[in-house]
Amino acid sequence: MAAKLIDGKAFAASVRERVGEHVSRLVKEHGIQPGLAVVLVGENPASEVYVRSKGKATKEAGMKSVEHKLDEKTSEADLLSLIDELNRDETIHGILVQLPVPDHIDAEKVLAAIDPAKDVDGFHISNVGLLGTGQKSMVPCTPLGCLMMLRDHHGSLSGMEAVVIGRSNIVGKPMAQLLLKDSCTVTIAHSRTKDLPGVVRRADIVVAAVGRPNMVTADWIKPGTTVIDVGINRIEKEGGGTRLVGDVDFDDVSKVAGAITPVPGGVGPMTIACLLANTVTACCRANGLAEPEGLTA
Ligand SMILES: Nc1nc2c(c(=O)[nH]1)N[C@@H](CN(C=O)c1ccc(C(=O)N[C@@H](CCC(=O)O)C(=O)O)cc1)CN2
Repeated sequence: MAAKLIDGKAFAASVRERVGEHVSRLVKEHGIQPGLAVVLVGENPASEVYVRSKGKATKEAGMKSVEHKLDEKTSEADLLSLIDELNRDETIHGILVQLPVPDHIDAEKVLAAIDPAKDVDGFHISNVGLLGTGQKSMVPCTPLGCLMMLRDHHGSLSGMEAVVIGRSNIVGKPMAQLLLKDSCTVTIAHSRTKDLPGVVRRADIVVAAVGRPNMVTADWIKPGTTVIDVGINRIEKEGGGTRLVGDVDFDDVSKVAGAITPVPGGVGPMTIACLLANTVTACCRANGLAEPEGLTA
């Protein structure tokens, strides 16, 4: 393997430690404890695991953690009234509704109901607009985690050619905006892009976020490129059982890339670490205090 491994698990642990230190200072010096409320509707097993991990990590960082687990059949109106209650709760600085929500609930409407200042997922249209115009906003956790790893690896990203594969609202588009803000030349590629491998081969930085197992292979990658794999795909193992793989064929691409994130243990752990970072940022902003350095975009 030629590529350097970017260890997201270790990096996430260091982010969580820095968040914890900032929380201690907020409590000691200002008597303020950041609070995060996570809302889960229904019984999606993967979502239940993520919500449990978020609650545990929030408490470990010294923050207040509130979990609302609502029945699968909860009405949209009841969910909206819970969000309204959380918007008005002064002990809560961050609100997150775990996605996906059941089909009878309009996710867009729910996200629009969250106070943008408490929108630690960065999915509210106000935050999308602020990020898109290069202004201070709440930034979606997964792209923020990717950006932190890229800055840590490269220092400045200025002038680098970046290709983001995938155009989702929660990863692809905000990732492209963040790279642009750091002065990369950015291409958003997707399933209809002509000569996708050729486009990806131009990149110094590749962020793969398409949800197609092992799609990116070594012949798509310019030697020395940094490859960030956002994909989390569960596939059948030969001989039974399942395993997680990314959108990048790790073993193949590792032979040519300069640096690469693994799956699991890459971007995933950074998502939760950045949620904690965003909660502290939201708490500082709400109280007119200095934001934690190195934990925002
Ligand atoms: N409201 C939100 N909903 C969802 C988000 C989000 O950011 N906000 N993202 C995903 C799920 N997610 C967090 O919510 C998440 C996914 C994966 C991981 C992670 O650490 N993955 C591990 C592997 C885990 C495993 O073994 O299954 C890894 O990559 O190492 C953390 C958080 C959708 N919903």
